[in-house]
Amino acid sequence: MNADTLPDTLLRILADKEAELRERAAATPIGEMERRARDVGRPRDFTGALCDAVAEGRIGLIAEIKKASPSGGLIRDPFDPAGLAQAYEAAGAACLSVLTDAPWFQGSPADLVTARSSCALPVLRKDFMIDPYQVFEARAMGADCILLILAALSDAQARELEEVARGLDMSVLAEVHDQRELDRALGLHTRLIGVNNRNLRTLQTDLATAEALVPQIPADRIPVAESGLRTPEDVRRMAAVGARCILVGEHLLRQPDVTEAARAMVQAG
Ligand SMILES: O=P(O)(O)OC[C@@H](O)[C@@H](O)c1c[nH]c2ccccc12
Repeated sequence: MNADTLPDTLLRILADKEAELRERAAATPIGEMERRARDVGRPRDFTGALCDAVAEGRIGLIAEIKKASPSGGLIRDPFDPAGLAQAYEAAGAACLSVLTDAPWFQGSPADLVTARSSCALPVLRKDFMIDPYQVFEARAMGADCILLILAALSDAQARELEEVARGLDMSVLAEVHDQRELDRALGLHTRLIGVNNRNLRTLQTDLATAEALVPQIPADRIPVAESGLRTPEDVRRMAAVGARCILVGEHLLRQPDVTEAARAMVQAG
């Protein structure tokens, strides 16, 4: 990627990721991490769970578990990944997304392990993937899907990371912000194309981003509208342009009754 054109926050996050990666790989070499990834059992079907929800006429909700974020500050305290996983499952969410990044989102691999073992839902490791090591690490901690942020990756990197995930039978969510990134994402195998409504430079969300890009996604792919969704009306706006799968975090996490809030979104479509 051309570092000159990357938004500042993303650049700083990626620099921290490089350092974290070096540290982790020194503690557990990649060969050992790959062995753990292959030993952990079969992943849950993340893409299938979204397809099933949509086929049954529901919204395919990927419900997010995160304690904090650069744009939202501290979002939920006390933070209980097991309780949240169960609340989301009870609400009819199709999948979970769990932040594992520590410096910027106060997440950890332990949050993913705890959340996944507390429910039967497939889980996305929400982190900044730049190296195959992290894909093995994701599977070893139980993740069923990884996120590829096209803005942070070259085409060669994205292809390499996708190949590793496919070799482990994991799903891949390719995330885009504009037409150029969408065109690049369509060069990948994955059917899951996430359109992030959050502008990486301003950190503001605008549902118009998904409204413009989702109609450009071919019918053999599965569009996922990400970020900034707060109301059932927002969900209907996304469904109206063709995104019946959504990724929602902050709004749900700020509610006292998480199950009730998540159910309202699942049933909005
Ligand atoms: O909390 P929100 O606005 O509902 O957004 C959820 C999710 O889309 C957001 O957390 C996200 C989308 N892409 C990311 C990449 C990295 C970290 C976080 C994200």
